[in-house]
Amino acid sequence: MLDRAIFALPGVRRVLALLASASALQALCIVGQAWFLATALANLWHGAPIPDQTAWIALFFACFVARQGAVYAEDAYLETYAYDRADELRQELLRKVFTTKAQVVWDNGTGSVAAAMLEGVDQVQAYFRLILPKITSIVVIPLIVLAFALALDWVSALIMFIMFPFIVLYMIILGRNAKDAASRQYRTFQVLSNHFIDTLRGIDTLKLFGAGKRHGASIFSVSERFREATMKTLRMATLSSLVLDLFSTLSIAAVAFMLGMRLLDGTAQLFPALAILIMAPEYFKPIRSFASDYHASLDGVNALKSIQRLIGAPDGSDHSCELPDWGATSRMELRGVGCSYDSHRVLENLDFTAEGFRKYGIVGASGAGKSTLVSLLGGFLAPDAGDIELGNTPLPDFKQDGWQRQIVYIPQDPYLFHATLRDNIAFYRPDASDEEVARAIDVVGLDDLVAELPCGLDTLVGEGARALSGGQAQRIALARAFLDNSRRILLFDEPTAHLDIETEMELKERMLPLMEGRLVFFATHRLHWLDDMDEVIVLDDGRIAEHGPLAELEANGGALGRLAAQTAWETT
Ligand SMILES: Nc1ncnc2c1ncn2[C@@H]1O[C@H](COP(=O)(O)OP(=O)(O)OP(=O)(O)O)[C@@H](O)[C@H]1O
Repeated sequence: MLDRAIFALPGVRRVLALLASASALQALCIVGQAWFLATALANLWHGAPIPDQTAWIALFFACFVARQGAVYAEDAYLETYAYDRADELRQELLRKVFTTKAQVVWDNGTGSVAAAMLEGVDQVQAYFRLILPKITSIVVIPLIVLAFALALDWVSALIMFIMFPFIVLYMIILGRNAKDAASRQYRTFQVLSNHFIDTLRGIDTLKLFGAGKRHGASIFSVSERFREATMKTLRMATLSSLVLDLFSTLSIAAVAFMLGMRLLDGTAQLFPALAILIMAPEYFKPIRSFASDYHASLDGVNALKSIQRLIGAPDGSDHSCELPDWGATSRMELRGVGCSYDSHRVLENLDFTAEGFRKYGIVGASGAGKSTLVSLLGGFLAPDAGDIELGNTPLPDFKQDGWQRQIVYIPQDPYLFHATLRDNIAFYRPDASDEEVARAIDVVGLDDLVAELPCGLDTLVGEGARALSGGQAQRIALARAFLDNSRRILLFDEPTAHLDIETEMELKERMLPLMEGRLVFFATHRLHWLDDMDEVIVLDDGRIAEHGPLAELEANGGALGRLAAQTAWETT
């Protein structure tokens, strides 16, 4: 139930000190309540008049009110503290997703990361709120109550003292099993989350191929596994708290029985007996409430572990390298660079140099590693072998802020945010003026689209709004690149793969001028682009098969020639 990470939370020592004070105040109020009520009852038993007991009863109520006040203040303070810590975790996780360029999402699954960020953080918040007061109350309250019980009647105090470790021991044994069950439950929850997101994303494909029913059965079986794991954990949690309740009730009964016997044979007095009888349930209460919240806390522990694992995932570099702006004389060199997905080696021993504002075409058969190379150059992936040098600066990878603020990445399916067309175009330059946006629209040929949209540039596009065609999305991506003239490195990953040849040719005319004065890497299956590239890199199974100007490679009749001869190769 208790994760050591909780002691590393910012300001936790101060919080624990405050909570310990609140627990001490509650314990003193418990003792006060027992003491004053027992005094009043014992006096009445000995025949004192009722009005004479008013002061004791008033003191009893004063203790009651003070105790409730302490609980309320404790809850209110913890609510804010837990909220702030949970908010920080969420921010940190978000930062991690952005700084690792979503690698953490790739590695763990969208559903799992989204579940950690939403439900997981809420569970952690509930966990902080539950666990922190319990840490202090389980130590402070029994100690203070026991000290007063000892002063009143050492026999009862001894019974209370002996029973306590038994309950703790039993709780530890049960806790171990419950912890394993809760970890299994959390893992099935992550699988369910990934499955759910995956289904939502693939819903069109499922419908299209009439596989909805079959997939429904798979959703059912994943949900069933989660239900079974949840029920098992709940069963264990309910049973363990029932048994613990039984233990503590038996302990109270033992104290009451011994007191009753000693009252009967006259070896105990009424006042201490009554006071101890009132205090005994309160002595065991913190450990009972610890047990009853055990299950909810385990959810929080698992969520906290999962979030910390995500936050602690390596991101390959410190991103802090200051890099000069790319210019006509800039140079970068890759030597023996390799890259893997898990243990699957995808790029191997890459050696090449890129200079100034040259244009490099990247070609290769499907699966040769073109997209992986573009991802590597964009800093979305880190190499696991070789050296990279930018000018004279060695870099561990391209995940550098100084590099990334210089690139424009244009993939096959550019992502359109759920925002206005204007905001989507001004993605890299939110401060762009209307004139600049209008010029970018004109250059990439988006005028017709803007004219037909109901609210023009202010029309919402992207998911859940006006859908756009692949060609229109590509034009928006190009407009983004055109608008930010300061970004001198263009990375294209098969940007025209989904477009018909007419649209591609029209876009090509608009794209070529955009490439002037920029370093360009252009991964493509379409040979005609190579005529406009300064050099061609031919990839074959993750290695550079050949590299050089197009005319040279054509004259060699090597890897490029073989690639061109393949039937799937488009030579249009
Ligand atoms: N995220 C990933 N995790 C694991 N393996 C991957 C991942 N992305 C790509 N791969 C694998 O890496 C290899 C190279 O893929 P890549 O997408 O770079 O090739 P490509 O040349 O761009 O292919 P295509 O022309 O079909 O897009 C393939 O074997 C692919 O299965």
